[in-house]
Amino acid sequence: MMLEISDLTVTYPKATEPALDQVNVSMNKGEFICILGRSGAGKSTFIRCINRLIKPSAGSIQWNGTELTSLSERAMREVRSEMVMIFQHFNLIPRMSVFQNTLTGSFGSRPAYKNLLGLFDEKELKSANQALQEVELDRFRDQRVEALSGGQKQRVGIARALMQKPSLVLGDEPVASLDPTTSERIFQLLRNIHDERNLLTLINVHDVELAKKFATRIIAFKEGKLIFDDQPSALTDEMFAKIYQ
Ligand SMILES: Nc1ncnc2c1ncn2[C@@H]1O[C@H](COP(=O)(O)OP(=O)(O)OP(=O)(O)O)[C@@H](O)[C@H]1O
Repeated sequence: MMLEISDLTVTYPKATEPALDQVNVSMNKGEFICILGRSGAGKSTFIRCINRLIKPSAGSIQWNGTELTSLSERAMREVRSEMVMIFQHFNLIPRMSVFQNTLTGSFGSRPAYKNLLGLFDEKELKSANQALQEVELDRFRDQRVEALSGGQKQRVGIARALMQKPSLVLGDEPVASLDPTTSERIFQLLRNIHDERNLLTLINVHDVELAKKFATRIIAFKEGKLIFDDQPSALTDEMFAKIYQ
């Protein structure tokens, strides 16, 4: 079991209801899991507990047998190097080139002075070129990111993530600001990368059709509770209505 979550509860300060309420779920390598739920259901909170951008109020998160909720910041940094996050708004540096943005994906594993001086060795430069080929952006290598389309920006975000050689990919609504055709292409790309590298991928998504088409498993939250956890074909119209009503 790669990720084993037990009784996970998050109550934000001053909130009357928990954002996540005693969630139990286990996830394995190879699963491409989409997370559904209405706005405010707890999807982002769930994802952010896993890389500990948010500290849970109660419960346990085990990553390959390591308890994350009580881990020291230093040890958590090590664990985080195996996880990447793909964001809705890409989180790129607009005035820098596609290539430079991609290289920042290796920052976590390098001494800070090297980052400051922009010193990259052959291996890192090669990895960045490979990552850009993988997302089919090699032609745009020297363009500034601010001049790209949304879909291209997200491809840079994915290339940057690949630099980290992750085993877990977290996506916090990675296609929420993209048009339907581009969204589907990005999902296809994420799925291909997932299959090739045998990852665990966990993505929040508003578009149920995308989830049904690409996920191997769908989970859904409602008011902080896990109310669905099954294969996409099990998501009936009734269940769909229940999730979104
Ligand atoms: N930093 C925070 N402080 C206080 N409350 C928060 C915070 N972040 C989220 N919440 C609340 O927790 C609940 C769950 O929010 P969360 O962002 O996890 O939902 P979501 O399903 O990801 O929603 P969306 O689809 O709109 O992104 C909501 O009621 C939200 O208002």
